[in-house]
Amino acid sequence: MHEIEYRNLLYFNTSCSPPVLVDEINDAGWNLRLAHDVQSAQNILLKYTPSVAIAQFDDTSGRLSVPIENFFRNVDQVEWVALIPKNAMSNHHIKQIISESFYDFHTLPPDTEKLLATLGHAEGMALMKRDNPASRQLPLPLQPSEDEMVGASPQMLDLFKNIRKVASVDAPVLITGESGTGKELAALALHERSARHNKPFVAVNCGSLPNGLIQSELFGHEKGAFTGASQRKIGRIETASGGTIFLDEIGDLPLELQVNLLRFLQEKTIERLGSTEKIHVDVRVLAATHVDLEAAIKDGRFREDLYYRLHVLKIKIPALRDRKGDIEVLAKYFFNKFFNEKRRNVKGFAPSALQLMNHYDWPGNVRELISRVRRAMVMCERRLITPEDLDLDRRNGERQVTTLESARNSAEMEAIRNALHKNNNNLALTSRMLGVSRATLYRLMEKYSLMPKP
Ligand SMILES: Nc1ncnc2c1ncn2[C@@H]1O[C@H](COP(=O)(O)OP(=O)(O)OP(=O)(O)O)[C@@H](O)[C@H]1O
Repeated sequence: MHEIEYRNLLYFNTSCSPPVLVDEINDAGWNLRLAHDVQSAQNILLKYTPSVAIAQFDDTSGRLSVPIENFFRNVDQVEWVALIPKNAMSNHHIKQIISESFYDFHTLPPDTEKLLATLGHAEGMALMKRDNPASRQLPLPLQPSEDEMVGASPQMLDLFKNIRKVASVDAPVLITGESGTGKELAALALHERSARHNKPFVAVNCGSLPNGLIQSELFGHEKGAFTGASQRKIGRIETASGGTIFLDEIGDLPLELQVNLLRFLQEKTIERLGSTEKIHVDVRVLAATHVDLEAAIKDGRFREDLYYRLHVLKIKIPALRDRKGDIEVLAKYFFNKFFNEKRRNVKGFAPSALQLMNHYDWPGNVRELISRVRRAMVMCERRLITPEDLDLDRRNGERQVTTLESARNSAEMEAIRNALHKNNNNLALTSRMLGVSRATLYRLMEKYSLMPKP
């Protein structure tokens, strides 16, 4: 007897009307899984990994809710087919979503034969895309919050763990990492998870203040302390009272002020410029540097005793090129963030752009990635962002694979990704396809941050 192979199909009913043609769709060999909200639709996607999804809309004249809208934009592992009432064709908003994110649409009530044919074609398209692994785009958190620290690589997961640990201890923390890796964001995350979160977080960039001003900026001054000091000024350390002060580019602090800072760390008191009164201030100090402070100590530019005071706890943020697993995640995160700003017709990244981003060296780290994505969204004239829009020269991307080890790693990661995708994340089938044990596959998935999100 010929057995029908059932395929899963998500039916996301965003409307108040009942779903249509449920029996007919099931009879045609689909396993229809019904969802009425984003959460249950997401659960179905994770659990049953369908390749086709139907979305039914109301004849509303208004907008879809933001979570639903984001959901359609972010979920690209399925081909969407829309069912819309005739009058929704005049709704500009619905038309935009459908033209950007959907494979096809039918007006309600749909013709059974035609709808089934569309579902078949949509499945064909989904399979074709699956065979082209570079076109795979990562799902994103749906509603990113402001100042959220994003990352999915093992290095970032470790960092999040360390931030939580260090946040609860009221000692100075030295945050190191190249420029643009997110040191200030980490400092803010630390403050927000500490007992001081209801008190001020004050950031000072020691490198951007003129030498003559730093002392009064940090410690304040009394009226008449120097020419032009027409009134008393409260310094940043005092402003942060009860909370946290973040001293960015601490390596740029002049030596004579390093002494004052050291005294403050030891005695918890400050003296305003022009006064000898000691004022007690309760502030936690976080400091960051992108320069090698140990080398600065050897050169006599940084005090060793201050270094050890600041270095009680240490957090190191890895460069973006050393956590490849985060590049796509961050690129999609910022794409999503700026999308609502711009409302352009750009749908995502071309496979070639993603590939190049993954191989690029990112000397300016996350800050550079943000500005390239932002620029690309403005420059892009097609539906998908290309390497040219990102201003990433192809040779540059390729040139970054300098060592045999990194070339081998890239190839290994790509092969595992392909196989996982082909086998719908089934580990037994994937390990068989790759000719490795499940334990090895598991280890490699961890190494390349390919573990599915819970
Ligand atoms: N993991 C991340 N998730 C989201 N945004 C990030 C992340 N890391 C950095 N950013 C963003 O990148 C930009 C640069 O980060 P930040 O200013 O914290 O870097 P920095 O290491 O302090 O740089 P510098 O040493 O030049 O001061 C900011 O806009 C920040 O919000």
